[in-house]
Amino acid sequence: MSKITHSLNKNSLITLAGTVGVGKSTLTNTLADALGFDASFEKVDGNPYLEDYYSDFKKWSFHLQIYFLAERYKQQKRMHETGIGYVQDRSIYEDVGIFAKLQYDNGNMTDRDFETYESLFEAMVMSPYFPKPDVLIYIDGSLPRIMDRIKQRGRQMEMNTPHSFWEDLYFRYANWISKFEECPILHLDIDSYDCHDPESVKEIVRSLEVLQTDPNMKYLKFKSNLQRL
Ligand SMILES: Nc1ncnc2c1ncn2[C@@H]1O[C@H](COP(=O)(O)OP(=O)(O)O)[C@@H](O)[C@H]1O
Ligand SMILES: Nc1ncnc2c1ncn2[C@H]1C[C@H](O)[C@@H](COP(=O)(O)O)O1
Repeated sequence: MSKITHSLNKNSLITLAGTVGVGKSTLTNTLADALGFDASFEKVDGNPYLEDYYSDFKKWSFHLQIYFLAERYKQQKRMHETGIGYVQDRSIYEDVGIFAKLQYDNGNMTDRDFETYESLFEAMVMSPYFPKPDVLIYIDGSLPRIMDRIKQRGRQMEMNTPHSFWEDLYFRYANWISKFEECPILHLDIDSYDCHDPESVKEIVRSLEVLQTDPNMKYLKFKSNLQRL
């Protein structure tokens, strides 16, 4: 994707949120290229707990959450120190508000572990390394379409995970975003944009500009020109 002229602040933080497989990493790459920002990813390869976690949630949930929190802290510190614009693949709010909570609610994290995890999270977000994003892009779509993408990507550990887990995650996301108030939201449906179409990416960038410049604008549901016709 070639660069797009835009008026976003040079040190903006645009964070992508959405359930597993919905298309965050793909859009992170596209937008970072288009905006001339750096992309910051959640690393899956090399995660020492992820496969074990998918095979035994009860045994590994706490370990995995602590690992993700530590990685996120390092990621945020790096971003803060460079002082440039970033597109970030997934927010810390999802770790605690969705993933850790899901496992706690399902009996896979004890009260003690969940409280320890939450207090670590609270201490971290109070540090200067955790500015609120300028805009959170929430990617959404139908569960069957998202399941197709998980299958198409082909991470074995995810494909072996029961459908009920993905369903639980999916509905938790819908509930979480309806209450999210940390920063303005751009709500994208996977059928409303095309990462390979420069016009579509331009329209997303224009929506980001609106959300960054208008202090009254807290939520925008993205509609492309194609949808408006
Ligand atoms: N806009 C898109 N159109 C078609 N396929 C997509 C699109 N975005 C992502 N995909 C595909 O869906 C799968 C999951 O995408 P990915 O970006 O890895 O999701 P996430 O980071 O949210 O888990 C990948 O196989 C990717 O190629
Ligand atoms: N905080 C998390 N807890 C459990 N699992 C998590 C967490 N953050 C990410 N994950 C998992 C979900 C996926 O299997 C991979 C990567 O997520 P993706 O949405 O594909 O970027 O890690």
